[in-house]
Amino acid sequence: MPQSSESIDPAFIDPATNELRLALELAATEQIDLSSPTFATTVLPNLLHLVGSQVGGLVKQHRGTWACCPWVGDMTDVPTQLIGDVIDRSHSGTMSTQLSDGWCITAMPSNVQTSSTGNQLVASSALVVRLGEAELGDSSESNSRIRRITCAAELLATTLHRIETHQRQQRRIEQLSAVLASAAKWQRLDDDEKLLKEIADTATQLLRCERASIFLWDRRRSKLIGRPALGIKGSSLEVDDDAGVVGEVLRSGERKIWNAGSDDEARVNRKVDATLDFRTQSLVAVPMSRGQDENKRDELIGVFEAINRVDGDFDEFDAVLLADLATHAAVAIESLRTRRRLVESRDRLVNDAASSSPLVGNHESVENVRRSADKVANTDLSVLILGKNGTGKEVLARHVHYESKRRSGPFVAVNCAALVETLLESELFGHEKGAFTDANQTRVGKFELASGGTLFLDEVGDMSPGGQAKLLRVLEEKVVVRVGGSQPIPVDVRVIAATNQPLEELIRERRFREDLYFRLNVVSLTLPPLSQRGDDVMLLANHFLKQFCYQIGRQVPTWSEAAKSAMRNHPWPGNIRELRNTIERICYLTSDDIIKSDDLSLTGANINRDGGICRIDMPIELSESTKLFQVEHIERAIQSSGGNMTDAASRLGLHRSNLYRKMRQLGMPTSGE
Ligand SMILES: Nc1ncnc2c1ncn2[C@@H]1O[C@H](COP(=O)(O)OP(=O)(O)OP(=O)(O)O)[C@@H](O)[C@H]1O
Repeated sequence: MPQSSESIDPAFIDPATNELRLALELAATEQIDLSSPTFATTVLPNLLHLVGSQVGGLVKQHRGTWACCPWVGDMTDVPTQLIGDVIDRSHSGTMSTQLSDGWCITAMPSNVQTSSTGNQLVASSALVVRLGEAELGDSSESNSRIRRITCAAELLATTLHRIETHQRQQRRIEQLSAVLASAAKWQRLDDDEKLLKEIADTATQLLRCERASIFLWDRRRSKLIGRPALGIKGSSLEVDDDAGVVGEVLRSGERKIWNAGSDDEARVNRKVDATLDFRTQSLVAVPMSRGQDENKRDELIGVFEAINRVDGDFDEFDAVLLADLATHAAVAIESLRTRRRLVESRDRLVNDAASSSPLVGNHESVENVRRSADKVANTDLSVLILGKNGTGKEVLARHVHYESKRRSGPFVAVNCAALVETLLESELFGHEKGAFTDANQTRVGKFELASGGTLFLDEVGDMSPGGQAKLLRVLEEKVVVRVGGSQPIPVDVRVIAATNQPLEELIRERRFREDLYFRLNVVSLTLPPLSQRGDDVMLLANHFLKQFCYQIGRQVPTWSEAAKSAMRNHPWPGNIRELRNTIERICYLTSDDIIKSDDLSLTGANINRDGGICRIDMPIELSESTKLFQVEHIERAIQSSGGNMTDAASRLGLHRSNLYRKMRQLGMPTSGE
């Protein structure tokens, strides 16, 4: 039974259309899109042939004009006005075909647009086919041909749409990988200018445009500052934060696209073009946000803009890509700012720490030591500091640290004499949880703590033989293994050791390992006793005087001549520590504007020394008086052994480590611990 051709899909019954369908399937499989030469040389001629023509092609809108591309045959008399009408009609929802002067024009639905009535396919191009004059006369033949052309246009549109979708997905994948690779690179940059330039260059490449620029928002001045300042040498590009498309983005927080010819000219800020001698043809701009504030609002830091797409207009696809870049760019800019703030505050802290323990002294012997210390500071050579107790070995070690490239790393001091052998290993190398009875937590050792910085091993001559062997191994292998652990942990530490003991003598007596001595003593610095530093006594005294008076908020007193002379003549067996303690007592226990020689002999609250006998003023509780007596007794023992703790301990009939424990119990300072 004959059927009306209106109700049957012509593609189903028409072998030529089926042939066309197959040809387009093939084109889709092989990804032959409009830009492919194969499309112009094979697919299009084949398509025209199947609809009985040799002239025709696709006509597209391009920047307000019509472009025939690709096209086969003669282009004269292409009815561009009519093509525009057909495409415009299809915008209003009616897909249409129109005949005129021997041409058949069919709008090709291509992209999806969202309207108030829902999604609809809209056309931005048309299939234009030249018909023979003779055939146009026969209306039934002409109708079936027109149906075939319409069907070809639809099939072609679907195929191109598929190819385009596939290509867009492909491009999106490539772009996202490129965005991620760039973002990783941005995170490593630590220079503002370089980072912003790199971000702009990446956007230029990925969006195939002439320029890209980041406008950072200066809220206070209501300005946007263009970085990099497009073509402006030595100055910056500033625009009002409500001007042009960039201003629109800031106000709305949404991405915006502007293309010359199809969008309102008044939206563009042509003043910037005039300043830069540049012509903006197309533009896409997106907000840059550092994240959301507590009210879940985006905190805008600026706008990212790309200008003049090289091959056509910007579309939503470009806007999405730029928004991706903007997200990563905002993170990179913010994290660089945060890193810079952290580095600045770290540097401030390091400078404060460095200036809190200056190496005071102008005496030639001190100058020599300072010169040598400065010379070795920037090497990683091991340094051994020699000198009597209280001569400033730790101060010198800190000086070397703060003069070295490790100054922003940690400075960790360990008093080896205060550690009994069983504790030494865990203290220096750390321990794992459960390594021994009291090991309730994993503990990081001093070597790990000092990684990237300096480890100061004070009183190294007092280290036990077992401790010496373990220390030597770590110094040689540069790895530590925590007690109870098995994992070697690499450590990057510069070791500075100090002792008041004659190490060479200890080596002869087999109390100190020679190999460890050579490891530690790559460079040795010897600090002279205070009694050999001439005028440095008063220099140091005045330094401490200012320091303590500042701390307690008192006016700095002056010296009486008698007091000065007593200071200069005193032998200072306890060296600079003794001097410091003396000045501390003066500051706390006197109130006169002038320091008299009598003031120098003050020793402590409630205690008066009287020919070596302690007299404790009443009233005071028995337990307190016992404590004060012990403090005084230990102080005297240390002083009379010239600060040598081992000696002081034996005078008191104690083991050295017990002496330290007792001192801690009494609240006495245990230097360098
Ligand atoms: N050159 C110096 N300038 C300023 N202060 C100093 C100087 N030398 C030492 N001091 C101060 O003297 C005290 C003792 O210094 P330090 O602890 O460095 O001496 P040490 O030789 O390491 O002592 P010990 O042998 O007992 O460990 C500290 O309070 C320190 O600040």
